[in-house]
Amino acid sequence: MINLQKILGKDHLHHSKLILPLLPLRDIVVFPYMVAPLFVGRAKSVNALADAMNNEKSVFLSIQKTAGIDNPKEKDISTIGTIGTVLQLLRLPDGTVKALVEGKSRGRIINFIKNEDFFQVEVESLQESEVSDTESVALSRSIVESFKEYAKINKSISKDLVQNISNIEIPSRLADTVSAHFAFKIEDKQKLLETEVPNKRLAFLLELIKMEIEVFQMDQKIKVRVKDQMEKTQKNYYLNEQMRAIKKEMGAEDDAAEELIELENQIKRKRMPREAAAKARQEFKKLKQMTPMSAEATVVRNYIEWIISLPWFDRSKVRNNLDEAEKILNEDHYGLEKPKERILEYLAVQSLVKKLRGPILCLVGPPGVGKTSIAKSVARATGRKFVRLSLGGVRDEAEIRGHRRTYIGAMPGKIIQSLKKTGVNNPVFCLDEVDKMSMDFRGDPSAALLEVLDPEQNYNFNDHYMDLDYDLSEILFITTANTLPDIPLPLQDRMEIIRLPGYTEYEKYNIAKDFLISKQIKANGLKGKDVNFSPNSIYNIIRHYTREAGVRNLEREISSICRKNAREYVKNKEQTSFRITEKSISKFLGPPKFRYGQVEEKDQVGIVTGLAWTQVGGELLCIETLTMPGKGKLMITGKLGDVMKESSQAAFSYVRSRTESFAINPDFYETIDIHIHVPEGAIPKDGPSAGIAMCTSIASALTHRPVFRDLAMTGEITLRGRVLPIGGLKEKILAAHRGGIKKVLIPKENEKDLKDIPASISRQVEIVPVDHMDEVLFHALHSKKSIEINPVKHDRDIPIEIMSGKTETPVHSTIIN
Ligand SMILES: Nc1ncnc2c1ncn2[C@@H]1O[C@H](COP(=O)(O)OP(=O)(O)OP(=O)(O)O)[C@@H](O)[C@H]1O
Repeated sequence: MINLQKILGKDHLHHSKLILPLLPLRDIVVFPYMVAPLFVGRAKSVNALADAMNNEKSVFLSIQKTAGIDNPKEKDISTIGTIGTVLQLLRLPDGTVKALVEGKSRGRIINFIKNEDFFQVEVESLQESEVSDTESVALSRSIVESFKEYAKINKSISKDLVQNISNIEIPSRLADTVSAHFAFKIEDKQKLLETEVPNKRLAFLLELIKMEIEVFQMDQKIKVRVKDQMEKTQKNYYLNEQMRAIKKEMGAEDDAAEELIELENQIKRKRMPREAAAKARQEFKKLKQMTPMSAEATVVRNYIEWIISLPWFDRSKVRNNLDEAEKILNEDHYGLEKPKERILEYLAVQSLVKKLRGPILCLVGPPGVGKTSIAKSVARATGRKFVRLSLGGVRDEAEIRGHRRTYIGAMPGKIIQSLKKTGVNNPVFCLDEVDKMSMDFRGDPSAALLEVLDPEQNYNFNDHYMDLDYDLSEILFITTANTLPDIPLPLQDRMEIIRLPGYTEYEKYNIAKDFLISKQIKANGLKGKDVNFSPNSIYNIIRHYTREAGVRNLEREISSICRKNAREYVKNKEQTSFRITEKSISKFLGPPKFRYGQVEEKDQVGIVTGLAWTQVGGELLCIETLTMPGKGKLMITGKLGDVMKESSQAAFSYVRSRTESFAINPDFYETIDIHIHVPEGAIPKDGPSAGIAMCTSIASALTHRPVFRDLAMTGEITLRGRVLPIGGLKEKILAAHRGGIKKVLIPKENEKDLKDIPASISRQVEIVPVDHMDEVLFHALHSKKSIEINPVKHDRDIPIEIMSGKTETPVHSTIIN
């Protein structure tokens, strides 16, 4: 054997050859200057160590290319390895050996020597120069710095080691020593060993260290995070357990658990769409993991309860018997032929096509004409349940569609709430007062309503709170409104409008006789008693105690009479018969509230009765004109809108242009002022349809020819005196009839609307279609001048309360054209 001392000493032979026993390593690379304990079990390896002990303790340490092979061949051993010395050998009781080896220098196998007992190789020692250049110095410094940095974060590295490493001056040696202290991958370590050029080795090492630092840092971060998480979960678990223990002591545990079981059963039992069921189960799973009393659990529980309480598939059996439906509609309501007819058509189509994707019905009319109650009747006629939602004043989209569940106190919208209340998915859903919705920064409720009412979309209505599609297409929607123009156009577009224009006196009488009286008798506990309203008493109430298009006040007055009789009865049980006569009405209801009959006591100069259309039906509108000495000023008062003012100016211009034919002094406007006033000055009025009335009033004032008191008129006027058509004719004529007017002038073009006027009215009121202002004046004015030349004198005689008490509530009185 060659003297190893000689090689490892400072001899400058770079490539000396040695024969050494080989110890194949599985999972460790031993670097020069590194001391490592090895556990050796394989017989050949043990023998190799034994041989080493006999021969200056030298051994060649090289790694197997594949760790798993037990009996490696030559090809399985890496050629580059480390020549080392065995420092210590310890035989363990199980026959294996623990050896402490120290690396000395690199070596390369040049030959495998045949030996049956152990591996033996011929090795050339690769000595390295200890000289350092600038590059290696720089790299060495970086490595020391990086090592220090690593030591800072990895507390297992001792300060002494850091010190030792900083003291190493020879770059190649530094590389080997540092390499030994890192847990690099085995392939990287072997590569470090195999890199013979020191600078290259240093560079590669530096790269590996940097990477290691990064990985280590990341590793630390993850560990901290996991630890935090673990601590939190453990804390929660601990607290929950504690809470449970406390509750158990107090006996609440069982209740909560029972509630959960009940809820789960409900989810299982409830018939609902797959999507809803999945959501309910998923939320239930969450709920189970929550502390039962927590706020969060309440939110989740509420949501689940909403899901299971909705009528997803529950429905009432719909009756499609048209005769039966007609009977019920007639049973509940007098008259209303057109709406009833339309409703029956609607039901007929529905029975044929099963699912009606047709337009929604919209009943438009003044208050108290039975819009809501006819919708209720439809429900009864078809065997559906009835639900009503008033949209008056709704200004927030969320009221229709709900708030998202993320908001505190969130709830589903009113549609879903109402459905839960009815418990079926096919009720008659009455949306009242669609014209009273408003819009503000919280969104536009009418847009949400569009989705509800559109048959193309409403089969998957998505409430924000539920966040599940709900099928609204089984519902029969009926909407109601007082005025058409106030309904947003896109909504109008989706609905079929049915007008309920208001009742005639005769209709009101019949409604009272056949419906309202019996209803109120029952409501006031007088059923079975003999209560009798004479026909004249009913007319008396209608004429002197109500002035309305519908019958709500009439019903209220009847109710008031019944109430008073009930009181009588309670006082004096003997009395069972109550006769209500025309005379006794004032006993119950006080003095008459309204004057019925002639609007004027005598024909007057400058006073004309016009006809207006308002939200509560038609109205009489008094127009007064006075002339006085002045300079041709035209004054217009009575809170008139721009359109109405302009209309009065047009009327004035027309009169001026016709001074000759009216036999008025053509220069009248230079010497007199004209004042047009429309009383009830506090109520805003607008619209062009009072044009001919104002013109007649001016003409009458200027010619001093009185106007017939029992005549009313409506129509727009052009500068040349043509009479243009107006709207709301039926309401206006009903109002004229109510007011005791005998003759009404209407625009010729409105003749086509006369078919809507009940015969009972047209028999009592003469309706005269007119085309031109000349005709109007012909019908309206006396042919002779009034002898009372200056009407101002009579100012005090004019009954100013001509319209007084006309409407008990100051309504927006809009004249439309
Ligand atoms: N044609 C009729 N036959 C029998 N009763 C009627 C008739 N019209 C109205 N009524 C009765 O008048 C009352 C008022 O009707 P309802 O509440 O339906 O009015 P409405 O048109 O919906 O009013 P609003 O626009 O103010 O909601 C109800 O009690 C109703 O039964």
